[in-house]
Amino acid sequence: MDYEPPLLEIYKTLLQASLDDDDVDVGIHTSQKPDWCELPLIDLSKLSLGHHEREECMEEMSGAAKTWGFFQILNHGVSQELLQILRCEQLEVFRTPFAHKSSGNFLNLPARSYRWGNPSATNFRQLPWSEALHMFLPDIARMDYQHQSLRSTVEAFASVVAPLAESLVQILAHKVNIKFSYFQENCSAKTSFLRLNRYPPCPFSSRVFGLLPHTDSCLLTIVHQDHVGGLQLMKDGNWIDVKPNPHALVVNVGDLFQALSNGTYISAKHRVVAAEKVERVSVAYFYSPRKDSLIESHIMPPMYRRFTFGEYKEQIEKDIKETGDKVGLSRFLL
Ligand SMILES: O=C(O)CCC(=O)C(=O)O
Ligand SMILES: [Fe+2]
Repeated sequence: MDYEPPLLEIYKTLLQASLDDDDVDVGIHTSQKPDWCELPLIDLSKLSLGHHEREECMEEMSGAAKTWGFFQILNHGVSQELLQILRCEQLEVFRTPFAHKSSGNFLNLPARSYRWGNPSATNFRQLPWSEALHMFLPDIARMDYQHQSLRSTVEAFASVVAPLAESLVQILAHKVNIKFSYFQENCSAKTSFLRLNRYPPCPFSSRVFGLLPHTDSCLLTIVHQDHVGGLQLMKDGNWIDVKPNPHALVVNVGDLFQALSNGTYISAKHRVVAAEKVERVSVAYFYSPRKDSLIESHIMPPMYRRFTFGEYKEQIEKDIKETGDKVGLSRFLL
């Protein structure tokens, strides 16, 4: 299969180099959780009903952002048909030979749009069993003509998900007294990006992750995962499965919204567990500000020192290089 990235080879090399006991199962798979752990499922159609329903829906959203950092939404405006077509397009584009995908200008997108594994992994447990295509929204239009149907599908998805993210942010901001004008001034179609993820079947699914535990470095993320499942989030110290719901989109708070809300909203850790026999795809939209945007909470006393998004990204890169870990917001605690 010439389209698979050489994850197996890298895994073997890292395994040989590793001093760890290679037979240790790192406890990636958690047992089934009881029903009360179900992630909040919020019906956005309530927003266009009466005042009471609208208020209730907004309250559910901010409640979930405070206690989970995650929630699912229904009646979000992205059609089932579009999500299905996108899944097929995604599967197809990742079937391109690896040599071509990794050539540097795949699809006529900027270099580093196609990513796989982890170039700085020193241990097989730091090797995410996945590949991805990152696209800033204006780059979608650059996609070459051979991939016209992928381009129009991704464009259609972006055109619905971008205003959806804005309206969710508007509600969450309102609930913690952050002016929506902040987001209007600092975020645009040029600053947010999409990621198409693919997780190949993984013969070592108890030892490596599809995607390593992380928090998102943006303001807000909207994800659609397919029927395979594997997304897990951290709640009160436990990993909880986000059961796939074909009708729902998953929304999570990013680091920057945690900082802006002075820790009221939680940027929860999450990860993807790899599946042994089947491939999985997901699409994520990261609502992000400009690099020079100032991230500062007006809630007193502030937990974090003010910083720019650019500064945050630089710090993350530095920490990853030096410690192998993103570290993230705790670096900016006062
Ligand atoms: O694949 C998923 O379900 C989650 C993806 C994710 O967390 C990310 O791309 O940051
Ligand atoms: Fe994520």
